[in-house]
Amino acid sequence: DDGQGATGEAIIHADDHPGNWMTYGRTYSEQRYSPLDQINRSNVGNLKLAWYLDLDTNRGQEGTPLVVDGVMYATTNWSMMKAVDAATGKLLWSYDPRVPGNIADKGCCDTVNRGAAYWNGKVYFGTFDGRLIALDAKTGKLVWSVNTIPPEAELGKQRSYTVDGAPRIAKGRVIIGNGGSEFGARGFVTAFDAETGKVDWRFFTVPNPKNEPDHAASDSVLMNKAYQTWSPTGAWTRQGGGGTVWDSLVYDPVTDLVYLGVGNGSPWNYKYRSEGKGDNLFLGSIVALKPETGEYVWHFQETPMDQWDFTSVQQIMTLDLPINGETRHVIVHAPKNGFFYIIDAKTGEFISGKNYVYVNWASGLDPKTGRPIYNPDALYTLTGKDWYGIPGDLGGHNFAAMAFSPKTGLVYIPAQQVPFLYTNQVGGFTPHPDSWNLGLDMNKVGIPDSPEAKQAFVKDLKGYILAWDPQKQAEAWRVEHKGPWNGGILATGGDLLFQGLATGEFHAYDATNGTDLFHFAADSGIIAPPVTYLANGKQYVAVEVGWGGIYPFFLGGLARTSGWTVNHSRIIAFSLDGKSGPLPKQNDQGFLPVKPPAQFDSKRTDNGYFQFQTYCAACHGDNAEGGGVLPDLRWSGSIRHEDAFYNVVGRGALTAYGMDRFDGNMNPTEIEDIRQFLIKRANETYQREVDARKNADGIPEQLP
Ligand SMILES: O=C(O)c1cc(C(=O)O)c2c(n1)C(=O)C(=O)c1cc(C(=O)O)[nH]c1-2
Ligand SMILES: [Ca+2]
Repeated sequence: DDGQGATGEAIIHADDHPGNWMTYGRTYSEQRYSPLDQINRSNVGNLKLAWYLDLDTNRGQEGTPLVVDGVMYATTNWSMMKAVDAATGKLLWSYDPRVPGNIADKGCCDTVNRGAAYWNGKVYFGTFDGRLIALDAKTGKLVWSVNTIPPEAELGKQRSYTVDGAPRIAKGRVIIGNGGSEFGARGFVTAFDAETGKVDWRFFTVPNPKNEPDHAASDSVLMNKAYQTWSPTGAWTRQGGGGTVWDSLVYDPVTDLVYLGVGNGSPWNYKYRSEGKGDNLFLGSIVALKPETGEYVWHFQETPMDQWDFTSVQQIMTLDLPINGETRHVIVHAPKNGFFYIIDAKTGEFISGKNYVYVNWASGLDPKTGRPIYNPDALYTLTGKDWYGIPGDLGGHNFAAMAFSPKTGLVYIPAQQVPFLYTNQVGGFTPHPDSWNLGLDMNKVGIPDSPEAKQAFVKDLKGYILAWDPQKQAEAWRVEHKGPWNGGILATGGDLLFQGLATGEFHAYDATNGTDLFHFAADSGIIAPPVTYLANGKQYVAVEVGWGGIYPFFLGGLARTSGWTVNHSRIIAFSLDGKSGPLPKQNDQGFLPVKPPAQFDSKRTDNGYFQFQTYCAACHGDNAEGGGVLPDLRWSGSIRHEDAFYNVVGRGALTAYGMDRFDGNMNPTEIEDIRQFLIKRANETYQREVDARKNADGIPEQLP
């Protein structure tokens, strides 16, 4: 017995059951390539909507649905799970773990969920409040539920832990990480017994602040190798250091290793975090572990001295690649930092690396070690000067999955360019509870604040499919999109690529050259990756629809340049003989501008701006311009009266909807300052927004 069990064997031999999609990336290699070819280049133009299912939450939908024997298991925003007849879209059962609404602001990036795992008749998924849940796949009944956040561990003062990534299963162990490094967190992953939910092992990705054992699988490597790469007295010892494994963690049956994609530093500011000293292992690294014990095997650090939110959590894909005449089993990786890495999957040896997007923080990688050759100006925490970085904190590629086609030999990356202005927090590091704690100046938070600089910033925004040749380490071709933050990519045996876009369109492209072969108006922005499967022998392509995630939250009004949609979240599925026609017409106006109160106290608006940028901007948009997912506060009824506003912001009248109370963070005067600032912003922008509604795309001509 190799410990795989029937489900493990079925995933390893996924191509023997091409009608299923049994694990997050379809196979353990996470190539997101399906051999199905009923739908192909010659007939995809006839693709039609087969069914759709409206979701009960209109926020970002990032899930990869699983399909096992004709049943689809989809997770949605707010960590809910739906089982659906994959042929008809009929809801079979749904499960709501009732995540408390006030948890939303404990995570940086929308209450998203990226998917489930399937094993031995059970489905597993994480919840935003930190649980891992196992359900009976047939009935949706709870089998077990555990808190993944160990109450006894050294986790950093803020203890901001959220789970939104998809669990993976290796040899009967369900493995899950978490997010939180923007607030204050110490990253770790835990392996649970799939049958019982009992903890099997745990691995911390950054050292214990006192260099003491955690009684975890990571103890010896952290104490012998990692601790020496941090300053003993930096802010990390209080904040947690970061390194959250919030997206990719993969089991590779070829090497029999589990790979962790490790996230950014906490706080971001390297000078504050580690006194500007050391590489800070295992931030920005891939770490390989043994699946049975969690024992460390190797690591490769892509971003030493992280200070840019350059996570290495992006999708870890394995493939067999001819290199210098020899086929090697490698990891290919396109992390946020903008370099495409090829790493030996067994040993972690760096084989090659090349920037896959424009980068200005490093001139290249050392050809022997793979270590970045830094642009000294990019080390802004050491220079003390602002840095306009490309990629910025959202990366050249984020959570949206890439795909590989063995037929073309190309990797298809949902690539993007989103700059970020890094500005040091002055006067030392001051953390706040329930707020981003980056060690950066929150008055700026990444977007330049002069109109000219903002216009330049908007011109710098890009989104495209990058077809990348990993053998040549070079671009083959690209398909330009309207802007950044488009969905993940699926490649198929029909020589097709499928991708949903921020514009609300769903497309099929020719995998050999990018020719656009099919598009469908899905009405709402798409950020999730499509899947394909068979039901009753017929091929379907399905995707979750729903605009959200960090981009529209954080960029706010500027995110509209990717496409302006109103969020009607759904699952949509296509087939060649689909009969569901176009989607029903719904409100496509969104949050309409409402004439604001004329008066505000201009002595209070500067402090209101500071409080807003510290506590509100990350969800309600930079400088109070909403990104279309959550209420645009400029037009909110609650800004019309001091008490009404305090009831929501101070006392938590809307906690059930995800709006936490902030009376523990701000006093009533500070909260009222925010209201004054919002009224000011509403007056400044009202006419511009009214006029914009008359434009075809609804976007103001002069955005900032
Ligand atoms: O450092 C972290 O712990 C952490 C967590 C998450 C998350 O859990 O979603 C994101 C990020 N960082 C992040 O840097 C990021 O760009 C991001 C985008 C998204 C998203 O779902 O839209 N999540 C996250
Ligand atoms: Ca992060």
